Amino acid sequence: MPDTLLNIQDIVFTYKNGGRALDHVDFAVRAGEFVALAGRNGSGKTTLTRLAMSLIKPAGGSIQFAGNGTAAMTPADMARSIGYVFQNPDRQIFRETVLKEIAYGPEQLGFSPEAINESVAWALKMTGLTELAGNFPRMLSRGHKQKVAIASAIAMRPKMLILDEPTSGQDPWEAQNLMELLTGLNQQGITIILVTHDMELIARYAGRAVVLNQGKKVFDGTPAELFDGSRNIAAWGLLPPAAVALSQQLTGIDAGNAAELTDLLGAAIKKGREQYA
Ligand SMILES: Nc1ncnc2c1ncn2[C@@H]1O[C@H](COP(=O)(O)OP(=O)(O)OP(=O)(O)O)[C@@H](O)[C@H]1O
Repeated sequence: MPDTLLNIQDIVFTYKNGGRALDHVDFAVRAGEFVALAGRNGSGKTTLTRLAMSLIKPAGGSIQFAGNGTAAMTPADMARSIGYVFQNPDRQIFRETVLKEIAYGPEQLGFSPEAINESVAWALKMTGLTELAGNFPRMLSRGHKQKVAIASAIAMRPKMLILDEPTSGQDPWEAQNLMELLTGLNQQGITIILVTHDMELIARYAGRAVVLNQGKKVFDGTPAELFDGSRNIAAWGLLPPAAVALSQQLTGIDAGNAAELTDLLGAAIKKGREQYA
């Protein structure tokens, strides 16, 4: 695949006191994709993303980013290419203003003062945080803190963003807002890997879903294929989104997510009314 950005090949990883966390996993992500990484607790999702960031090194297999092997790369090297957003934004927020927090990464990477200003202004604008630039980040809402973490990551101009459960603990409005932000970043050319347990989000926003189960890759395809009813996804700890489950009960309605179900049901009701009018 010539446009492969992240290429994880035949990876094996075992924690010192634990069992095999990843068992011969292949995971290639092409530039521009929006990939959801799913699976029950302990299936190996975080381990896979930590390997991608060179935070840990595999016992077997190899990882390339943009065609370059990462075996000798440090997390700081990888941070130039991949922005990593932790589940808990408090883990990565340290400075006294939102602006200083976002500027930290570009400063560490040695950007020029002009490039820092430009990147920070762009990241603030993309995340809708411009008006909060002077605020103390730790006092912000969880949703805003998560956006500060995303702004800090994109200010380093990475090709890829990896987000570990970014919507957990957020209300539905904040979660939707965050997903729209990620969609916008993806449209700007940033490749997205989203670790999530939320099947609704996968159905609505991801172009591709990869499922891990007990350290093995068990599915790689579109969300529509994942939820088409032909696989025993319950065995992987997954449930289809409610809208998909409902549409599978309704003859002639084949919806992949809640928005599609709303549209299809609306159209069917309108047609029915017209027929009997
Ligand atoms: N630091 C660690 N030391 C020992 N074992 C670990 C460590 N971190 C994870 N594991 C084990 O490795 C396996 C994979 O864990 P991992 O955190 O990658 O899964 P996950 O899919 O991200 O889970 P979750 O959805 O709960 O975050 C699990 O069996 C877990 O218990």
